[in-house]
Amino acid sequence: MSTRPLRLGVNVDHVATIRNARGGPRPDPVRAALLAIEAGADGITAHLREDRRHITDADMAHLKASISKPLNFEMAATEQMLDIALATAPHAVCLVPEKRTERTTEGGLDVVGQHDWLAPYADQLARGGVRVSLFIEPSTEAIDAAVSIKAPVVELHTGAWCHAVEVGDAARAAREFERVKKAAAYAGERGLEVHAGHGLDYDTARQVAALPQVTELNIGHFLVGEAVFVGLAEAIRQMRAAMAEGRAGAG
Ligand SMILES: CC(=O)[C@@H](O)[C@H](O)COP(=O)(O)O
Ligand SMILES: NCC(=O)COP(=O)(O)O
Repeated sequence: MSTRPLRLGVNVDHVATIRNARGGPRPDPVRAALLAIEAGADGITAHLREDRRHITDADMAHLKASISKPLNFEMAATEQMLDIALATAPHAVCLVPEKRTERTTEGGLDVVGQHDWLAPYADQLARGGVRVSLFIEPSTEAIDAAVSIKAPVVELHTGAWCHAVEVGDAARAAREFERVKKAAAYAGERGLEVHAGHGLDYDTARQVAALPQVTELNIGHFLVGEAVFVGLAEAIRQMRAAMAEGRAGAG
């Protein structure tokens, strides 16, 4: 398989998390998005959670109005979010599961159980000119359901793998990476555009970049954390270098 370019979407949620800790206007996620683009991001991702714990409706509107690169709007598949997304008209919507009490997105969408809700929902977004992505578990069942829902894109949830790496559980990390690898290959065979994200750092981004079917990584929490030490532009530069290294070994 020829190596396709690998895009980096920078998620600015956690710039808003820091802002909201004080309730004022700083730091501004739109400023972070503009800086991220200048530093080499191919797109900006933001998750408008139902509880608005970080990104707000106004942030989404400002992002859409201000950035020159594609906006990937992450959201739960609710009636309210559908209205906001259609009014915002982002490049893409990534449908994600949400639980009010979770600290972060814990798993992939239940694309099998919610198939009959998600299929017409995705269709409304597509008819509104939005590219639909489904944030799913790296499993064949989820990929088959995504095909049946007619979503052109899936984003494979890398959180379980990254967590295993983070806590040093090498056996679990190897198993989880194998799931991601098999899912990427299967999704590619089924004609889906394959993205990956959640919990990625330089090392895991380098590793997942070697999967030739994966064409976009969405990364936020780690980059915002690294920005404290080296600045956001430098963290993005280092991330791009890690991705390029991994991609060079793709095949
Ligand atoms: C869906 C996803 O993986 C990202 O949106 C990530 O969840 C960052 O946002 P949270 O930290 O709010 O989960
Ligand atoms: N969809 C994943 C994403 O946007 C970023 O996740 P994280 O890097 O903040 O864990």
